[in-house]
Amino acid sequence: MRDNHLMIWNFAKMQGAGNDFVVLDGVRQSIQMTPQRARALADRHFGIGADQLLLVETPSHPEADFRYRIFNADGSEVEHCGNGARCFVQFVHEQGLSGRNPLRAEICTGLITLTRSESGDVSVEMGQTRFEPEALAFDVQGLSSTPCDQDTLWTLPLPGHDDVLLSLVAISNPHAVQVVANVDDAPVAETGPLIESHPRFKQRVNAGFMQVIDRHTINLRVYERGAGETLACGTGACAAVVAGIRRGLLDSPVLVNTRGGQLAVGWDNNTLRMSGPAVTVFTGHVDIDALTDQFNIKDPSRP
Ligand SMILES: N[C@@H](CCC[C@H](N)C(=O)O)C(=O)O
Repeated sequence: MRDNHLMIWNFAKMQGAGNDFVVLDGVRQSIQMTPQRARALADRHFGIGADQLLLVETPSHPEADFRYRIFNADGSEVEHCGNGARCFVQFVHEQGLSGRNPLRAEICTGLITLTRSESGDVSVEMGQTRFEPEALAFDVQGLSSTPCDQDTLWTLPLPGHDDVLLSLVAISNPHAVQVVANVDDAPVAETGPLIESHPRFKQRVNAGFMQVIDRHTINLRVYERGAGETLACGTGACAAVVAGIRRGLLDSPVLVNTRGGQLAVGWDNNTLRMSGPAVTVFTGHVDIDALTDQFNIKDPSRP
């Protein structure tokens, strides 16, 4: 039994290139996020609806302005979120949490730097990139691989489908990127979930489908780990551009066309930058316990 004390959380609903977020201020509010609460908030029928939840907290790192945590719609906490990082900065600015520009945010793998421009667009230095299979908890035992310029392509068999040739990129979070002839015909809904949850990816993976238009332009769709296909994925855009450059197909900077908008990605001297929009759609408040309870009652199939 719960007591009668209401637990009201203020939030902002935001989007960056159509990748949408519930953003919560955990600096001025006491927020205990759980997987169950994250799923209830993100649910598009019984909750507010979002691809991810973003939680802004007081940092533990002495050089950071904030700690920035990310939860997928399925409740899993993850390492990074590019579109979310831009929304996080816009949120901090609009809520008056800090006037600093650039800002430094602590994510679970280190610090990232974020700069807001006059136009409201935000540019993010995305942090470290890694390519070795261990960085993605990818089991390569017995799998075949082919060198491709600076990259290595891994051949992944998929039940009932053709094998796929994947570039592995970790932008703190894991991405498997394949080149397709046309994103509009790509089997994102069919093979995306098979790649995302393939047993060789021990922590699952974000599956990118990239169409190269020219050396500075790609079209991209991403089947996101823990969220399904989203209208845009910022770390996915970065992973695709880095993979394309390593495969000898692209040169920095690259314009990434997603179904929800355009992102610009540059990768020079090992510094990875992404910029794009960050927009508040509305603000509101929610009784988190009531929301979670009705979510559980109305959708008992959920754990
Ligand atoms: N939408 C994001 C990525 C969110 C996390 C991802 N689904 C994961 O599980 O790693 C982005 O804009 O980068």
